[in-house]
Amino acid sequence: MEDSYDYIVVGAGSAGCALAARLAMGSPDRVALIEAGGPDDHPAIKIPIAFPTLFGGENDWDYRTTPQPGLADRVIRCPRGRVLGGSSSLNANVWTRGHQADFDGWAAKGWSYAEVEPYFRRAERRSGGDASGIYGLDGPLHVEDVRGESEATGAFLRACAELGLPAATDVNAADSTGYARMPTAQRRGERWSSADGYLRSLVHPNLDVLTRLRTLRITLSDGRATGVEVLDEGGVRRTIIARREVVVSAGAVNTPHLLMLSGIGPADHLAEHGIDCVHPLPGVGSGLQDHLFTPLIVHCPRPVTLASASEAAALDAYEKDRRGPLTSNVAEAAYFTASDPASPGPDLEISFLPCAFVDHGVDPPPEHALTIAVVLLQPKSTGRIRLRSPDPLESPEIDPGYLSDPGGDDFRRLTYGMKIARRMFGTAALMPYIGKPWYPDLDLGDSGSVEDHVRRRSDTVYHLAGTCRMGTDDDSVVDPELRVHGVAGLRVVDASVMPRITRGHTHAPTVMIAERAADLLRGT
Ligand SMILES: Cc1cc2nc3c(=O)[nH]c(=O)nc-3n(C[C@H](O)[C@H](O)[C@H](O)COP(=O)(O)OP(=O)(O)OC[C@H]3O[C@@H](n4cnc5c(N)ncnc54)[C@H](O)[C@@H]3O)c2cc1C
Repeated sequence: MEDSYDYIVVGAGSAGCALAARLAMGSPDRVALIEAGGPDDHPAIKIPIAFPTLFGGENDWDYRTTPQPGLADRVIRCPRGRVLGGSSSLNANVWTRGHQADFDGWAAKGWSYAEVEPYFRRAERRSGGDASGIYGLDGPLHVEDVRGESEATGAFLRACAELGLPAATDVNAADSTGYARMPTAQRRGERWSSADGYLRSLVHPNLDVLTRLRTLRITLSDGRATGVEVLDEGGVRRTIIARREVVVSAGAVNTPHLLMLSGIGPADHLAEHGIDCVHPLPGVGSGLQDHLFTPLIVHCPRPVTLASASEAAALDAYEKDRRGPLTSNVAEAAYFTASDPASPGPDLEISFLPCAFVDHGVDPPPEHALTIAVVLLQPKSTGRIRLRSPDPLESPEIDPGYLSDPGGDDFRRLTYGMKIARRMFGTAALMPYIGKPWYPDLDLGDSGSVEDHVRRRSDTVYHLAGTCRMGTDDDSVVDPELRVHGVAGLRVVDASVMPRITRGHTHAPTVMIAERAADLLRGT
């Protein structure tokens, strides 16, 4: 570790790895990538299906939300990667860019779909052919089809066809509407994270990757970010100087937390915690959005689901050539649709998981079962990140405000999606795979029972975003070049800057943000 670098990037996640690597490539600039977690050497990181086994361990920040009134006051588990690769080392491997309307809807200079599409391509290395010409073929991030798809997933796709639903050209086409298989962030049946793609596949003599180093605050002087104060695993604090810029890529929870700890945020909230407000920015931590899902689960009379993943044959198939159910990313296919015909893109994802996905998959039930997860892609409900204390080692308060929109539109759209899910389970294609309902108390014909189910069993899809929103209005936090308003030498580059959560899973768009940020920082 040196005392000073040209650029300091805080957080080696989906965005941080991509940005730091691109900044260091072919440039004389010295770059430090600072990561609170350790190396990504836990064997479960590589095995796609194993991500829930990482929850609560040393690679997870293991957060919890505040009690959620919209979800029967439940506290929701909120995993976040704390390891090289960040949440891309812990996620479900789904690679979806989102819909063109997402980026056009951001209405930020330089971020229209036409302008960001090349950055998706630059990141991607699609294997197995790309007849539609959608993907990049020589980027650092491998994208491939699931190698161990369940037979039931094929039946789900046939069920969609039977219902006359449209097939998507590809889930990553400009218009993602329709049903399709989910491409994954995998290489030959193993997870391929941002760390795999950007830190190991490319060589960067100018990049120092500093693990087990926690950033406590950004140091500021005369309205400029000058560096970061860090804590190493031995308990030693030190300051590292940024000669040019500090970039915060600590994710949608920790980035606003770090800004507030550094005196950048809502002035009255900082005052409550005795933190000097160096630069008032009311929007820091506000606008939190996440994708919420409601499960519909049935038992499956055929032994074709991921419940087989613990059997010897599955382990053998994985050991031998990385095939079989262990390579499943769990969410193998989906139908993207709009509940409102006036919507410019899908607002629901009807996701198919060939297993009983309950309690975050942490203790998978041994029974064969199928889940259709109805995912709310464009929530009206928003929440916020706040300080619990001025102590940087104390977790922030996370309140996603699930189902809190005053008009109740989010709840209505989830129940609309459940009707689609129910029709899917009633098709001839899926019939051979359908056993008795998983939840005996759920009566889909009774609105009270459905409401109770939605509130007691909906859960996060782990896509937190939007807490340091990009824009030019008073409540935005960064400008369209991702510079923190009013503070020189400081940018945010991660899922926090999304003005609106995308209509797909959030890893790919976060990588895209970093790819574009690299050009912005280098002025190219
Ligand atoms: C369990 C789970 C499943 C998911 N499944 C999918 C999926 O299948 N497909 C998909 O597209 N998306 C998925 N997501 C979401 C996606 O992974 C995230 O949106 C994306 O990784 C966010 O990237 P980021 O760079 O903003 O943050 P992160 O990738 O979370 O990176 C932030 C990094 O900053 C580090 N950090 C934080 N604070 C500090 C500090 N103070 N000092 C130093 N380092 C710090 C963290 O340890 C972390 O490494 C999932 C997420 C989770 C948690």
